[in-house]
Order: sequence, then structure tokens, then C-alpha cells
Amino acid sequence: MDSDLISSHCVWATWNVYNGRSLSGTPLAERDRKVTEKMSENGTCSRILTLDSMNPCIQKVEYAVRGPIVIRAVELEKELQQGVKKPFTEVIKANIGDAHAMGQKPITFLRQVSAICLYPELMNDNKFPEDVKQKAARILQACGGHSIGAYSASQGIEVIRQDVAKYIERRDGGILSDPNNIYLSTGASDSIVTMLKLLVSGQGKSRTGVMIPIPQYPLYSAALAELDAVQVNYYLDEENCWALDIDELRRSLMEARKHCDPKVLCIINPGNPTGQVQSRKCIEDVIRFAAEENLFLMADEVYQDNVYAKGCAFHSFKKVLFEMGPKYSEKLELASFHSTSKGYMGECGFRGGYMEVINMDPAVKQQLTKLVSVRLCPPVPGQALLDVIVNPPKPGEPSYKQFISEKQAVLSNLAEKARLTEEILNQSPGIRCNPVQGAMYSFPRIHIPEKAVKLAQAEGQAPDMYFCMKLLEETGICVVPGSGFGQREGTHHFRMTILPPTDKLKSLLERLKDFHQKFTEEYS
Ligand SMILES: Cc1ncc(COP(=O)(O)O)c(C=O)c1O
Repeated sequence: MDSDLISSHCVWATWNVYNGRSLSGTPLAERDRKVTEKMSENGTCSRILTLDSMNPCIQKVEYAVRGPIVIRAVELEKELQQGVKKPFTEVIKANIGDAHAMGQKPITFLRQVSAICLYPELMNDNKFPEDVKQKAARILQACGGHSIGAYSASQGIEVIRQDVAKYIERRDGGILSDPNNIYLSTGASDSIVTMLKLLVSGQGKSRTGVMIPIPQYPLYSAALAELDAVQVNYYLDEENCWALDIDELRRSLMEARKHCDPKVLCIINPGNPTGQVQSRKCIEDVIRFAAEENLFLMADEVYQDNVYAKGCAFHSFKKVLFEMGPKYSEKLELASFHSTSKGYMGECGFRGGYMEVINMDPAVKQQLTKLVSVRLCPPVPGQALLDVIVNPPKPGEPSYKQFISEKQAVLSNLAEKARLTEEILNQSPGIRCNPVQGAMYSFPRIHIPEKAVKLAQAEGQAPDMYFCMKLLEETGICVVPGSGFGQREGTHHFRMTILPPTDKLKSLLERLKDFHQKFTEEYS
């Protein structure tokens, strides 16, 4: 078994233990458990849906970001509420990139327009500035004059797709964007899975291989497991700030061609969980590689507004592709993804996003449109919010100053927290953290003593799961084990968000450092 399989098996084993716990306890859950026991005792298990009969691909799906650690964190919160004594007074969930859950205030303009869209009576309220009302009126008009409680076109509201296209053109220095190539979505997750569904086919050696970075955002591994596609790992270079290395891409592709048909290359830029921002040169190399090797490129660019490090800038794959000239721009097939969940807005709960497809065969585009139509449409409030994000107040408009100052405040605070995270974690001899150049996470490498590694393995757990679980039980800090994202064999990491308020983040990092030192001493 290779190391990824071992660690994923360990995560799965831990998941069963903790999920089993959370599924018991309520009277109805107890009743269901007893019915199952009775059926098994009689040897007459007549259930149609059982672990043996269910879709085996679903059983392979894992999603560490909301896995066993988080289940235990929720239990601990309940225990604290019930007055159970713990060595901490609060559970801090630094496991997921959910800015509002970590206390970030919504951007006023976004919520004002959304509020009127949801409750048009507010149009008569003097507290709302004129530009807010105009924007809301335009969105309501775009919904055919109906309420945003009505279904929309499956590809998304046309006016909003036009606004998205104009946003992309502004972002990419005027390179044209066609609203017909834009698909609005229920967050980026939705369009990423939709795209993978279109791409995956074949059996045996011709099964589709999808190249994903390791460490990766586990949506990818989960979707590939569900679709029964082959996950083809390429490793990011930890020694070089998690950079993407073309030789490693080539190695991974050549290996994969021995047992499957690799035809998709997924890139996450800026990176989750690794926080790197790709250089323009690297993006050009990736485009050249994908074009030469006939790979469909999926560019996950949900963190395009989250770039903090000096000397780093976000370059969209679309822009670089078109600037490389027709040899590439008329050949390479590309889908790029964006979301309302990240950036300065952090509006994850609205479930908004879009995908832009480039050079897609028109016949396949019809299939794509058909596929999204089966799910009717993405949430219309999420589409409305996306419209405000891609079409924000302009200089001179009543809301402009407040909008810009709120946006900049969020981004500069994130930049400060990115810097602090790297600085504080690197003070510990057993922790090594690359610069958080972008996105919302650090993915530090941790030293775990051999004794702890052996104990973890004896309990069927990945060593970093063992570490993170102990960290949670003793400090209330909830982070995600590196094994849930994939990592090189023999290395251990965790992922934490940089999102908690600055003071809380500082104290969390200090406690984490102290805990690691204590853990190392205890097991050395
Ligand atoms: C790299 C990456 N892609 C996609 C997503 C999914 O975002 P959404 O909330 O838009 O579905 C996330 C969420 O954390 C992410 O980190």
C-alpha cells in the first residue's frame, strides 16, 4: 500500500470511530441501532440499503476538513456548555476557511443590496443609499421582475453572466469574455464537480486520470472517488515554498499513463492548503505542458483576491493563456472557477460562484447546459450576491468610500495574520511553516517523535491525526491533519486557517507552539 492509501485508511478508520459516536445518543438513533441489531441477530437483515449494497464509491469518499476532528470539536463544545471541566474554556475551529464563522463582519454594500433583493419593501427605506437601491432594482429586473425566490435560467441569470464577463475582462486587461461561456454555480464546489462529471469516462486502463496537487483541497479526491476516476498525484515542492514543478508534473503523468488515461490537470492557485501563489512563469510552463500533453486544464482560482506576500501577484490562467498567443489560446481547453466564499467577502453560506469555459466543443457545451439544467438552477440569492461582487460601487458613487475601506481593511488584516502565522510558528524548533503568500491557510510541517508515530499506527491512526486529536482534547484548538490533504511519505503536517481575529490567532499560535513542545518532550 502506498503512503497516501495508508494515511487515507487511517483517516477513514478514525472517521468510523468518531462518526459512530455522533450517530448514537438520541432516542431515534438508539431505536435504529436496536432494529439493526435485531435484524442481524435473526440473520434476516432485510434492509435494501446496507453498507454492502450501497454505492461502493461513496464509501471511498473522504472530506477531512469536516472529518472526525470536527465531529469531536462539536462534541467538546456541547460538553463545555453542559459544564464539563476541560483544560480550556472555548473550542476554536481553525479547521475551515469560513471567514464569517470566525467573526469577520459582512461587507455593508453586499448585504444592503442582498437585503433589498430579498425584501423589496426596503426600497422605500431612507437608510439605504441610492446606488444600493439601483443595483438591487437592476438585479430584481434581471429576475424577470419576479422575486429572487423564483427559479432562474439553469446557466444563471443572463444579466449576471454579462456582468461576470465584464468583470473578467477588467481583471484580464481587456481580453474578451463571452457571457455564453459563463456558468453560474452553487459555489465553486458545484462547478468543479460538474466539470469532472463531464470529463470522467472509461474502464480499466482507459479510465480517466485526473492530476491533482498533493497536498490538495479534498473536494478533488472526494469527487474523484465518487466518480470512480483515477486520482493522479503530483507533489508540490515544500522546500521551495510549495511551488509547482514541471518535472514533477511530467513524472506523475508518465507514471499514470502506464495504468490509466490521464486527461485532466487541476491547479489550485493561490493554493489550498499550502498558501503558495504561482509565478507568471510557472503558469506559462503549466499551459505549455498541458497543451503539449493534451490535457484539459481546470484552474481553481477561488483565492484570486487573497494575495499577501510582497512580490507575488495573481495571474489568471485565462489571461496568461491569451497572452501566449493563438498557438495556445486556440488550442488549450480550460475551465476556471471563482466563488463568493473567499476573497474579502467570505460569503460561503450564499453558495455563489461561476465557471468560465474556454475552447469547449459546442456539442459538449450543450451537454454541460443539459447537465446543469437537471439541477434547475444555482441559488438565486447567491447569483445576486455574485453580481454585486463582480460589479461593485465605482468611484464617486455614494457607497464607494465605505466599500473600499471595508474591503481593504479585511485584506490588510488577512495579510497581517498571514505574516504573524509564519513568524510565530517558525519560532518553534519542531515546526516549519512556509510563507503564507495567499489564500487563507498555513500548512506547517511538524516533527512527531517516533514513539508517538508507533502509538498512532497501533491505534490505526495517521500520526498527524493522533497529534491533532490530542491538541484538540488538551487545548480546544481544532486543526485538520495533513494526512487529509495528502503529503509526502514520512512527513506530517496540519492545516489551520489564518482567519481567527488577530488577538485570538496570536494566542492560538502560542498555545499550539507550547503544545507541540510538550508533546515532543512527552514522547521523546
Ligand atoms: C481551493 C478551493 N476550491 C473550491 C472551494 C469550494 O468553495 P465554494 O464554497 O465556492 O464551494 C474551496 C473552499 O474552501 C477551496 O478552498
